[in-house]
Formats: sequence, C-alpha cells, structure tokens
Amino acid sequence: MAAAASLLLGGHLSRAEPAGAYAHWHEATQILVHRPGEEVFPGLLHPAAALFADTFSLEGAAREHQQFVATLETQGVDEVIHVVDVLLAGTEDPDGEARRALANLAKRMTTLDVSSLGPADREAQRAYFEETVAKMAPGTLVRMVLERPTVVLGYGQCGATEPRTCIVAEYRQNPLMNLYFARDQMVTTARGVVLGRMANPQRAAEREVMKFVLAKMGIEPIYEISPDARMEGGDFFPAGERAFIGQGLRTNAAAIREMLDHDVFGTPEVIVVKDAWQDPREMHLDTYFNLLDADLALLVADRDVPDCDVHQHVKCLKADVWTRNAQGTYDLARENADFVGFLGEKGFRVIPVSVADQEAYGINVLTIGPRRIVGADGVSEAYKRALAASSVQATWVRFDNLKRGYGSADCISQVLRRRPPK
Ligand SMILES: NC(=[NH2+])NCCC[C@H](N)C(=O)O
Repeated sequence: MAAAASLLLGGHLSRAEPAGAYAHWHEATQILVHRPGEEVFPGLLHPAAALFADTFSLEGAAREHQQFVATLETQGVDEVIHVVDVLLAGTEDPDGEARRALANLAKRMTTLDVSSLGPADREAQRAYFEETVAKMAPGTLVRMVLERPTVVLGYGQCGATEPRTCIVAEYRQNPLMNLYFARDQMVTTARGVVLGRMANPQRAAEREVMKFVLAKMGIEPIYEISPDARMEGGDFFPAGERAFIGQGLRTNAAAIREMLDHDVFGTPEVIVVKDAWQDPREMHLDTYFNLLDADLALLVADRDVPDCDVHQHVKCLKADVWTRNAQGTYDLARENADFVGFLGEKGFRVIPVSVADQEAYGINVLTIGPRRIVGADGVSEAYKRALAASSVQATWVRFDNLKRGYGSADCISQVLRRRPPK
C-alpha cells in the first residue's frame, strides 16, 4: 500500500538507497511483480510456443497471483510493486512527462504495417496513427506495451452495402506472455540491478519494459548484458561473501564473463554452477537449487551426488570458483570443483528434494527471510516435515494454474531490496 501511495504522490519511487540484495536469505523488503493479464491469452492457445508447460485458466492464475501478493504482505514484505502500477503512475496528466514517456514506449512496442499501401496512404496512415495515440487512454497504452500488437493495413471494401475501397486492417500480436516471471529479466546483486538478455525470442522484449519500469522507480541498472550474451535472473543467487550463478540452458558463459569483468557481483567469490543437462524442466538454477539461510540450501535429490562424474551422470553439477584479487578483477581459483562438496565446505547443509517435489515446484520457493519461505502447495507431506525439522517456516499458496506457465513463487518475484539483519 505504501508503494501505491508514493507512486500516486511522487510519480516515481526514487529513494536514497540503491537497489540491492546481499544475501538471498535476508528479509525481502521490496518485490517487483506482474500479475498475468490479457497478454497471456495467446499462450493458452499453444503453450509450447509460449514457453509454457500447459494451458491453464488465466482468471485462475490471476487470482492465485493476487493471493500470493496478499500473502507476501501479511508476511511482512514492506512493498510489493506491480509493473502496471509503475507504467501508469503519473499518466493522468495528458500533457505530463509520464504520459509522454509511456506513449513512446507503447509506440515502440506496436507495429503499424503500411507496406501494402501506396506512398500517399502510407504517410496519411502514419499521421492518423500518431493522432490516435495522442488521444489514447493510459490503459490502452499499457495494453500496447504488454500485447505488442501489429496492425496490418491494406485495401478492401468498406462493407457489403458500400462497394468503395477503404483501408482495412488485420491484427496480430507478439505479447509479453512471460512478463509475469518477473525474476528473469534482471538480477539484483549486492551492488544493484543488472539487466539481462533473454535466451528465447519470445521473451526478448521484456527487458525493455523492465528497464523503463526501473527507470521510473529511480533504479538505474549498474550494467546491461550485451546483445550477444544470454543471462536470465532465475540463474542467480546472492549469498553474502559469494554469489551463485547457473550456466546452462538459459545463461551462457559469455554473460558470466561480462558480469565478472564489470564487477557487478560485489562479492569476494563467484560460483559458476555448470549444468550439462540443460533440460527445460530445470531451466534455471532456481528450479533445482535454492538458499533458505546462511547455512541451509535445497537441492534436487538426483543432483545431490558428491564426487559425481558428468560423463556418467548428466545431472552432475560442477562449479568454477572465481575469486577477487587485489586489483578488483576475478581469477579462476578452482575449475570443475565438485558442487555438492563445495556447499558442504562452505557450511551449507543441503535438504535433498525428491524429483516429484521438484516437479511440483517445491524448490522454486521464495525466501522472504532467514528460514522463511512462500511456495506453491502440492508438495509431499514428507517434504513439509523435512522443512519443519530444519526450522523452516513455510507458507503454501495454491498455484494450480500459474505454475503451468513453467514456474512458481521464486520465478514470479524480483526482490529489489533485502534488509540485512541488524
Ligand atoms: N526463474 C524461473 N525459473 N523462471 C521460469 C520461467 C518460465 C517461462 N515460461 C520461461 O520459459 O522462460
């Protein structure tokens, strides 16, 4: 509520302290989310093309998202900020800067295809479109951003009773169906926000919208991954002295190299977790690994194999350990170290999670504080007992629809600020 109020009053949310998360188990205080809306509809027609696991009820997913946000608020998260609220903030004034900026973004996300028109009509239609955008309601501009329509103009008949030639249109869209997975477009490190590059073309445009949203919140990314590299937020965990980053299906070595070279982590150590399996069921590090506290981690049981051999066991994890030297650059201190062994060495006890509970998104829980998580229900009683036995306080919400987009609580939350313990 505080968030909505300051958006309305100030027009943006800029603050003295920059965004940042020093450790994944520190108390989450500001979370950016997007409730799935009409932009998801085409994905329900062909889930695979949308990077979804299955079709689902959009109304159901929206309701589940609302309940998730309500749960975060009752669990004490200070601010849960919605992408749409940021887009709309301050746009009531038709001559204001906020509306002008939103209209420009909306125009960049929309295509007016005049290629089958004659030269004079092209110009006239472009001008007409400009005039139309200038009069649009802010909500229409937001739909343009989320649904990314293409209006294909051509010549046709005005109607059955009117044989004149008219301009007619066909409509297509390239919507941001996965925007609700708000973890993935960026990472929040100890130093600030790094804007990623999505691995799949279906999600490529999400970064521009998130960049706009961050700017409006007063958050300037400390770095943006270059167009040739790939990095998605689901692969990253800040962990105090160190940061973990997955290298696999979605995030590549080139992006991690850039992040090291530009010193975006701000940690003495960076652990690159190398996944040879590269299967969509475990597309990001946060689908098979998670951190619940300074000494407690989750790992899918069939990867919890010490001293494994990648040639024998495709889900075996190896880790490259980079350490920061006196010049502030990183050296490769250990290559292909045993990941499970490394966790033990650094004092993390692992709760092994069965493949069935992993598939129920039991690992993709959101850590909102030390040993405090919010996750999707549908996991086994045995798993709930294992968490309780490690003093983990878990709140379970129903995500029957939402998770069929191929993700759960962690994937839908971008924690922009975490508060270190006093
Ligand atoms: N952090 C995550 N695990 N995100 C899951 C993203 C799911 C989304 N449908 C995709 O394929 O990109």
